[in-house]
Formats: sequence, C-alpha cells, structure tokens
Amino acid sequence: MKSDVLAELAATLEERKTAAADSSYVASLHAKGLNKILEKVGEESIETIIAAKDAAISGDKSDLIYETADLWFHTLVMLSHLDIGPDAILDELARRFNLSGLDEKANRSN
Ligand SMILES: N=c1c2ncn([C@@H]3O[C@H](COP(=O)(O)OP(=O)(O)OP(=O)(O)O)[C@@H](O)[C@H]3O)c2ncn1[C@@H]1O[C@H](COP(=O)(O)O)[C@@H](O)[C@H]1O
Repeated sequence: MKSDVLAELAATLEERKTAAADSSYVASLHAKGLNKILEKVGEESIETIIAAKDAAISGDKSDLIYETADLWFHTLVMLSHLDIGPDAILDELARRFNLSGLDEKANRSN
C-alpha cells in the first residue's frame, strides 16, 4: 500500500538522525541543522512552483511530480528534525476532512 511508503520513509528518516553525517544525505542535512533544511524546503518550493507553471503551459506533468516529491521529502526531513512524524499531519488532514464531511452531510439534509 502507498501509505506504507510514507511510514517506511519516516522510519528511515528517524534512523538517519543518529547516523554519521558523511554516511547519508539525510544525516548530512540533520548535521547542518534546521536552517539548511529550511533552505532546501524553500528551494524545492520554488522549483515546484516553476514546474507547475511549466506543466500548465506544456501539459507535461513529469517534472511537477518529480519536484513535488522533492518538496514532500524535504518537508518530511524538516518535521523529523523537529520530532514530528507524518501521522501528525495525516491526523490533522483527517480532522479537517471529517469536519468538512459533517458540513456536507448537514448541507445535504437541509
Ligand atoms: N526520497 C529521498 C530523496 N528525494 C530527494 N533526495 C535528495 O535530495 C537532494 C535534492 O536535490 P538538489 O539537487 O536540490 O540537492 P543537492 O544539490 O544534492 O544538495 P545541496 O548541496 O544543494 O544541499 C538530492 O541530493 C536527492 O538525492 C532524496 N534523498 C533521499 N531520499 C530518501 O531518503 C532515504 C534516506 O536517504 P539517505 O540519507 O541518502 O540514505 C532514501 O532511502 C530515500 O528513500
């Protein structure tokens, strides 16, 4: 299941927090600290925006998918650096979805 990828990636990111900085890309980001990780999130955000503009013009979505994966990955590293796992974000999205689901049900019954 695709949600397993997220759980397994999150577990790997946790392991990298205590790994040697020269042994992996993620370990090197943790060693450089939060500012470096935030710099990468910023870079990947801009690259994603440019890719979305290009996709809208060309119709080719492959770069946008690639850049969005880079952005999601670096936000997961950011969260992991601050001891937050992806479940916290999924729980918040579920909470909002359930709230909007209740709104929709209420609208349908009116
Ligand atoms: N999903 C990813 C992933 N996505 C992107 N990247 C890296 O993110 C970087 C983004 O590209 P850039 O060109 O911006 O980066 P760069 O020029 O290498 O980096 P800077 O010098 O600019 O910081 C590249 O080095 C990619 O290899 C990733 N690196 C690792 N993972 C996952 O994280 C796990 C742990 O990785 P390691 O820590 O490398 O073992 C791996 O098993 C993968 O599943």
